[in-house]
Amino acid sequence: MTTIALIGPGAIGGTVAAWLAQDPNIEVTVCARTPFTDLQVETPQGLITATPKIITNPADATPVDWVLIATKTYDADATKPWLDHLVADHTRVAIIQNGVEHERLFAHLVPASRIVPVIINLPAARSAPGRIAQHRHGIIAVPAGQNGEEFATLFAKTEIEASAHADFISEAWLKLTGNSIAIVPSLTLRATGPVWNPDLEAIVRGVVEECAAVGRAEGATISQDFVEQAIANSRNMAEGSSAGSLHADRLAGHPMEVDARNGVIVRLGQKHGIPTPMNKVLVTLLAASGAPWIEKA
Ligand SMILES: NC(=O)C1=CN([C@@H]2O[C@H](COP(=O)(O)OP(=O)(O)OC[C@H]3O[C@@H](n4cnc5c(N)ncnc54)[C@H](OP(=O)(O)O)[C@@H]3O)[C@@H](O)[C@H]2O)C=CC1
Ligand SMILES: CC(C)(CO)C(=O)C(=O)O
Repeated sequence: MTTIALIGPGAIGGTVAAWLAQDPNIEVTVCARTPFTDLQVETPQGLITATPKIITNPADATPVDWVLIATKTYDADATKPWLDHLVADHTRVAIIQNGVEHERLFAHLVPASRIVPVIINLPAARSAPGRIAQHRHGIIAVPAGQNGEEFATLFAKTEIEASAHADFISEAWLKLTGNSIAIVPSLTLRATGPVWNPDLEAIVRGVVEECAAVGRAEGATISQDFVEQAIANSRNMAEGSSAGSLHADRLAGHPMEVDARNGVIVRLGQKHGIPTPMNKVLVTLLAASGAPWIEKA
């Protein structure tokens, strides 16, 4: 029996916990901030339900084989009380979050050799604690190597496609490049498609091209075709559609992961001497909009 503790059973964490709980060889414990009784996830394959052990007090947690963290990036430090009880010498910690700084955000909490950064492509939204809609087939990317490959095998009996990649840095930056555009509709509160014009395209292009340039400087392979497709996706964003979790958080009045998704482009751009004026301007304007703001990632 493999023991897993999932910290942060929101849209992503709840979906992952529910899928893993379908495997009789995996014992899932959910570490929640807000109590709830069970998981119900509407997936592309239909409704899945799970009744894992759900705890809200870190003192009730005991060491496990795997800790999976699916909080927002700005809640990284809030996981420490859980990690203090869940992590033993054999425990590995998978960080299922957007962005490219999984190791940096958790370096002071978990030994680097135990961390598995996880990139997940799985649009999901939570309507209430334990109640989630998974909008599309889930794909997970992790780094090649024993920890990554063993993490991927956890999903063998789920509908989530998990694989290890020798070029994980490109996987992470390709995701961030596609995600980077969401700051535009998050700022305007309008889908980009219906209001598309050359000036808006120039802004979107600036955001994406800056992200790709910084990603390439960080060692990622990002083709111009990928950049053009990301821009085309923004051009085709239909009225009323979602640009993903950053946009959803803005619409819901929740704090946003702006630093992990766009601020990081500015910070790492400075490291490489790459100008990132468009990301800088949009991050500044979003901060000035009065939306709930958390400075750190
Ligand atoms: N939603 C999506 O479509 C996608 C999201 N992602 C990424 O996945 C990550 C998670 O996002 P998402 O699932 O949407 O976020 P949610 O806000 O839906 O879920 C975050 C969860 O973490 C919980 N949490 C926060 N702090 C603690 C704590 N100290 N102890 C226990 N639980 C805690 C929250 O608790 P509470 O219930 O009390 O709020 C919430 O349940 C983000 O990095 C996001 O960018 C990646 C791909 C797609
Ligand atoms: C775009 C999406 C939904 C893809 O998984 C995403 O990563 C996010 O919005 O957080």
